[in-house]
Amino acid sequence: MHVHITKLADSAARQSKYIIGLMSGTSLDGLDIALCRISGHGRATKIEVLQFTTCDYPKEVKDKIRTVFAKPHVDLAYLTLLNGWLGRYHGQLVIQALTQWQVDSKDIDVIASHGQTIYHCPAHQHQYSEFGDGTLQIADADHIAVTTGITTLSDFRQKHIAAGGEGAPLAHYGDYYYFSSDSEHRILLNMGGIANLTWLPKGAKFNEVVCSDIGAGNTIMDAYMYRYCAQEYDKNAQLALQGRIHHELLAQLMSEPFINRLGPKTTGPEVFNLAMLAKAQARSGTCSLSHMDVMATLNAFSARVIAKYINNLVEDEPVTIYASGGGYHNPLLVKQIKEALNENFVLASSTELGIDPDAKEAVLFAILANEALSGESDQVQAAAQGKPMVTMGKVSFPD
Ligand SMILES: Nc1ncnc2c1ncn2[C@@H]1O[C@H](COP(=O)(O)OP(=O)(O)OP(=O)(O)O)[C@@H](O)[C@H]1O
Ligand SMILES: CC(=O)N[C@H]1[C@@H]2OC[C@@H](O2)[C@@H](O)[C@@H]1O[C@H](C)C(=O)O
Repeated sequence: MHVHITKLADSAARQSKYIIGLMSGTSLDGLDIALCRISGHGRATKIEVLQFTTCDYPKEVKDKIRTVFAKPHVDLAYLTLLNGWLGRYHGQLVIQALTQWQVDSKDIDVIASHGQTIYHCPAHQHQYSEFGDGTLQIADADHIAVTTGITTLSDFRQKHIAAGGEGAPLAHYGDYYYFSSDSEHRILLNMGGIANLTWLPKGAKFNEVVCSDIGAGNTIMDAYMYRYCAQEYDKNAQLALQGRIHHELLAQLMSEPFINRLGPKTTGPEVFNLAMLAKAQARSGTCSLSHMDVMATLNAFSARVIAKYINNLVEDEPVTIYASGGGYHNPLLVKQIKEALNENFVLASSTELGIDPDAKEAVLFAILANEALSGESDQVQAAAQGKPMVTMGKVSFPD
């Protein structure tokens, strides 16, 4: 047997594993690296996040990704080259983090790499009726494995699509395994570029969990700040706080068909972008609105869409919402969500469940890798419509 297969089998059999989760999300802000010690599997999963860092992308890296990100037409040579380059770059960032943490790469069982989503294309979002759902993540894991010397699991979304899902949100799995409770109704709300949530009624089985994208989190706000204000994002909502919500523009934004589509559903910056905003501005006659009023309106848009989705999930029962993602640092967004939520919801942070809100998505991929190695195959029988119970992740060996 190949030595790497033996090593992987040893890791899989071990009660406790060291797994590095890597996430580079739709905000293109950087690479999240979470070093986790994970034991058990399924609902018995236990996690300690031993180290966490976000390696901010320098401008030239963001620009490289932006060249191909969420665009219907790209230079294929550029995309092909970026795929391997970004894998090697992620690998170097992992080595840098391990050096800083004084952790030997030999002690790591596997890396779980999400990669960089370049295009997300569920069937409802494209016009090619002969194809179903599709999604593309780059930063090839063979390059990560060779650069780091660590076996790497990657490309988690394709198996989900192959087995009948939309390729997202994969939070369904980790949120159910790690965060579900028999005594409390919970919602795990992630406010990244795109906002998504997992609704975990107390004592729910996998099939009773609802996990869905909601709509724009920060993505349109970030794109607007980058294009018109030469900033990456509206830090602490400084600009939005100075503006006024334009209600006609807000109503036009709220009329985007995805928002009124029944969940579970997935989307991306392919829909929630500056072109969508421009159309809504044209329809509402608000093309010359000031930057601060546009930002105030976009902030209200994200908050209302999130609160509307949550309010429709359950009426009277008390529910605690555990928030994560960069949007949780946006005070205006959080304030407006709180104001728009029905009284039965309490908004807290995922910190209260032991996970740093910025680390949560990287940890989710570490959990998926743990399941791929040590999950139980009889769970495969428990498939839910559109939420296949399959192992996800492809294996790349370092040599
Ligand atoms: N202090 C802050 N004030 C306002 N917004 C903030 C602040 N800190 C972070 N953000 C927002 O959070 C974003 C990053 O969020 P995050 O890293 O969760 O997104 P992501 O993981 O890339 O997205 P996704 O989950 O959709 O893939 C930033 O681009 C910014 O919009
Ligand atoms: C295709 C893709 O990368 N989707 C991301 C994105 O970012 C948030 C939302 O849109 C979610 O559906 C997903 O990520 C999380 C980690 C998920 O799959 O659960």
